Amino acid sequence: MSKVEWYLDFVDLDYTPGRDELIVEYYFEPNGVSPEEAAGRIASESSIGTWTTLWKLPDMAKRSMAKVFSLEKSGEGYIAKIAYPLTLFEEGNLVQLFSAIAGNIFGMKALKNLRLLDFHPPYEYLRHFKGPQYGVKGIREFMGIEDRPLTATVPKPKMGWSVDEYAEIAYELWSGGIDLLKDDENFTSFPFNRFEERVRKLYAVRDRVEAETGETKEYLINITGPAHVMEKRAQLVAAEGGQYIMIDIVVVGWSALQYMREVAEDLGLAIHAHRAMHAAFTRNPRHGISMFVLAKAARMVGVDQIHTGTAVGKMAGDYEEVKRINGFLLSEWEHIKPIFPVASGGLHPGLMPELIRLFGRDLVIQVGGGVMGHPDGPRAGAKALRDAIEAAIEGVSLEEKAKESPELKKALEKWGYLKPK
Ligand SMILES: O=C(O)[C@@](O)(COP(=O)(O)O)[C@H](O)[C@H](O)COP(=O)(O)O
Ligand SMILES: [Mg+2]
Repeated sequence: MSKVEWYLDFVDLDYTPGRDELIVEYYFEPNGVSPEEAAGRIASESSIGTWTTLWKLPDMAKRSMAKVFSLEKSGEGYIAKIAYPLTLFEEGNLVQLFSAIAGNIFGMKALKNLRLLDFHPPYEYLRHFKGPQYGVKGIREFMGIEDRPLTATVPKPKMGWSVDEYAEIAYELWSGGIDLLKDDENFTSFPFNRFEERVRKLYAVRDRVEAETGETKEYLINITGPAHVMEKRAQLVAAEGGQYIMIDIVVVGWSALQYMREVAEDLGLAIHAHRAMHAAFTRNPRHGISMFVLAKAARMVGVDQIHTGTAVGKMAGDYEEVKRINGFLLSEWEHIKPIFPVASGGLHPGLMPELIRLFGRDLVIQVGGGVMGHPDGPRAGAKALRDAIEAAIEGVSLEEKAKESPELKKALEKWGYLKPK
């Protein structure tokens, strides 16, 4: 009787991958098959194979077979390393890459759990991606901020302000010391606050505050929407002299993000990447796609800063995970510039010393409720945040700094060193 299955043809634990192969690391738990059989399925179904032997294999398919070259026990499951020939991948098409290495395999009966942990593109693949336009260095240059963290604030609540109210709050926040005003992830354009009117009014306020303070101010304006709408909004921002666009990169998808990276290049705009919806697939340590993969792919496409977590605030993500992601984003990677990690979620002045001790100064620190919840309002909240960061950098205690900053004193009275859950 002829052979029915060929999954084990994709397993060779003596194989040494070539320099021109893309390596992927998966965690998996087999479901009723051997670990080799399960790993073979991952390699087969994410490259050229299927459940049964085939009439004929063209040469290109044979040359494009992925190979499991390492298999190790890990907790309740296994970690497999798989080598993928580059013949499998279209140059510069990240969407297609994810269709392969993050596609059907998550739905296979033979796997109880599967998690994409990391991928290692060789230079021959990486060279087709531009990476960020600005990155850490470019952003520090256009913001005129040499080594302290950048501050950002969302004028909470998430929505409900009219454009004029929003502009007034922006004036207070920027004047109080915030560098970047930020829209919330679900705040785009509504009858009570239209994007077009907001663009016109907010950049006028920005220019006024820059003239009054001598500091550069910017706006992480949320353009998230259908691709053609995002393009139009980016053009409006550029026309008004904006320097940044914000995109909820997970919900728009890699296709729209790759498209907007080109648009941003033409318009000279930096991209702030919000990751709303990421936790739907990054949070379960035994299944899904790691935040490390998401951040790596986003850097490759070319966002200039991306949310990565705080370890001390309200969102999930422990210190080890955040530290590893931030370390990678700030490291050298061929021609792909280092980008800013964004720490956000449940932060307030009391947490600044610990946050900066844990993650350093190359950070964008977004504090929404921790500024907008200040008893004396947005400007005082902004000042308290800047003073807390200054104290952390100077190495003085917040109590000491609060002696010269009534705003910080009030913030400490309200939140102390609380770690929100
Ligand atoms: O809506 C919010 O919750 C925030 O605006 C934070 O507000 P607060 O400063 O008021 O908490 C951010 O969207 C989250 O930080 C996103 O999570 P992450 O950064 O983990 O992607
Ligand atoms: Mg938000």
